[in-house]
Amino acid sequence: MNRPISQALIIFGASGDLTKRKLIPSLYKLFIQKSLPENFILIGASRTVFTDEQFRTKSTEFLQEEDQNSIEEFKKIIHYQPVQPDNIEDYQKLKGRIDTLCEKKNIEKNLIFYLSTPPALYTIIPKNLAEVGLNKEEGHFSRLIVEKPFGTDLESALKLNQELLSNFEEHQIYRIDHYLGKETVQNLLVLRFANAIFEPIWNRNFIERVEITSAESLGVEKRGGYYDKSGALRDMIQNHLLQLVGLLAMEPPVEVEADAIRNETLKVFKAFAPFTSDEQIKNNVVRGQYISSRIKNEEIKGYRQEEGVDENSRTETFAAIKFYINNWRWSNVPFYIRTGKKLPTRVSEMVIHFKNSPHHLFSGGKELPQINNQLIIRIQPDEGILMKFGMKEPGSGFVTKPVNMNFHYNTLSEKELPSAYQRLLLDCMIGDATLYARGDSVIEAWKFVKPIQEYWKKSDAPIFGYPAGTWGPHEADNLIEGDEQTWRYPCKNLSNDGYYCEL
Ligand SMILES: NC(=O)C1=CN([C@@H]2O[C@H](COP(=O)(O)OP(=O)(O)OC[C@H]3O[C@@H](n4cnc5c(N)ncnc54)[C@H](OP(=O)(O)O)[C@@H]3O)[C@@H](O)[C@H]2O)C=CC1
Ligand SMILES: O=C1O[C@H](COP(=O)(O)O)[C@@H](O)[C@H](O)[C@H]1O
Repeated sequence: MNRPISQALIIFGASGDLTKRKLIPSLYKLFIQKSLPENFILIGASRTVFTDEQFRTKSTEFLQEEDQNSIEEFKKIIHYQPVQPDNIEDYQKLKGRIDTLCEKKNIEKNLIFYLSTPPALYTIIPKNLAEVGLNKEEGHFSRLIVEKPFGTDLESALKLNQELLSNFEEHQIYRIDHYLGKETVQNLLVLRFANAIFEPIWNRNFIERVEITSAESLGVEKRGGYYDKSGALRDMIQNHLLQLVGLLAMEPPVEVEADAIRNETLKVFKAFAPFTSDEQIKNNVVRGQYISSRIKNEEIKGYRQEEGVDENSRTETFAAIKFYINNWRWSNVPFYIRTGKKLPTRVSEMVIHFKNSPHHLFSGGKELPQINNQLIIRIQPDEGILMKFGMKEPGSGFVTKPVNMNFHYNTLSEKELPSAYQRLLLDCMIGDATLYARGDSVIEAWKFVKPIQEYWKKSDAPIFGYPAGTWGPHEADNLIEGDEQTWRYPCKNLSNDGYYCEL
């Protein structure tokens, strides 16, 4: 692949956690793979005063394990400029610094500004960049990457969108959703649209239900303060999980191009059947919060005992939703999505449950459970695709048994899978917004979760406790229609699927 053209990346919030843990390590990987532009600089910007050298040392702390010579080379592209977000003079100085460095290092003035700050600064920084003319440069590009969360509800997201659009144009704005940068998520497009066998059965005639799980074994760790104001619905569902639904359910795009794909996912969001009453929400949406438990003789804290969390908190650490997509392809196919913290393992996967065969040929007249074909797209860990189907057990008669056809992504290539941030940073550098969320789809996703947010504010809206290390409240199991049906529990299939239970 060609390297991106010459440019500078300016990271606001550069002294923070995301820069150190995700952005710098991803840029380093791109650097050693020679994927960064040949003429490239990185400028860190935040309030703390650092010299270039101090910032180089601090920001590369996470790279200790890596080759020291490469790190020294990498450090040469790193610079730092202190900026108070609300001080316009600091933006003039930043502009001057960009000019000087670009001239000295022969860098084209193509600029990417990465907002890795607390969200309260997502409007003031772009406004001040525009004020000093850094939002456009004749003959060059100026792009803005906006981190999550994109608003906290429909109204704040609309406002943020409007404010961003008054300083930058939509094509300049890259709203990051790191789930879209995950390899297996992108592979979903290839699976669906490069293989002629799937598309004919990818609809209500053959699919009984769709299930998407994103489970985490970790709790809120050091982010209790942030998480307690957010909860699973905002933190994971409104963005990551609904974006996955968009890719899984969309119509074939006419080409692999950002707007061609994002136009199709938008249509899916617009077709979500809205919740129109509290009763509907109560019956189709379950929220839970982990409570203390004992696992292998170890006492596990409950959510309300976590640092930064209100001791009477009603914030959900688990959420599961059953909903429908009102369009020709998906009419009457239930979609089930769930996510939670302190579940038994870390796994994200999409499960397509196909309908049973119309005639029970091998049941010998008995009422035997049918083989339910499943296609499982594993996003993480052990990225891959698993197909479950029925086979005959050896011996007399026709005794059927579910078996697996299991493809592991790591067998495809010797290459290490790029991290989501690596992929997304590089995409922005080449101007490809396909894997970034577009403003209109973010707004549609907020519209869908809005009635749930409002219902949960009511004091009688239920929240169920679940012991840390279990699969969430039992009430979530009751969402799935059909007596014999449950969510897929990867841990139960330890030997078949190779998942490891961490708790
Ligand atoms: N950390 C993570 O794993 C993830 C983070 N995100 C998102 O990325 C963004 C950055 O996250 P993270 O690095 O954790 O954030 P931090 O809280 O670490 O903040 C980043 C930097 O912003 C500056 N800052 C903090 N508060 C203020 C303030 N009130 N006014 C001006 N500057 C301030 C600080 O630098 P200084 O004091 O030097 O100005 C700080 O180092 C957030 O929006 C977060 O939601 C998204 C996914 C994961
Ligand atoms: O955006 C977020 O995602 C992480 C989970 O990401 P993953 O790539 O590890 O699956 C989640 O822990 C965090 O709360 C949320 O803000």
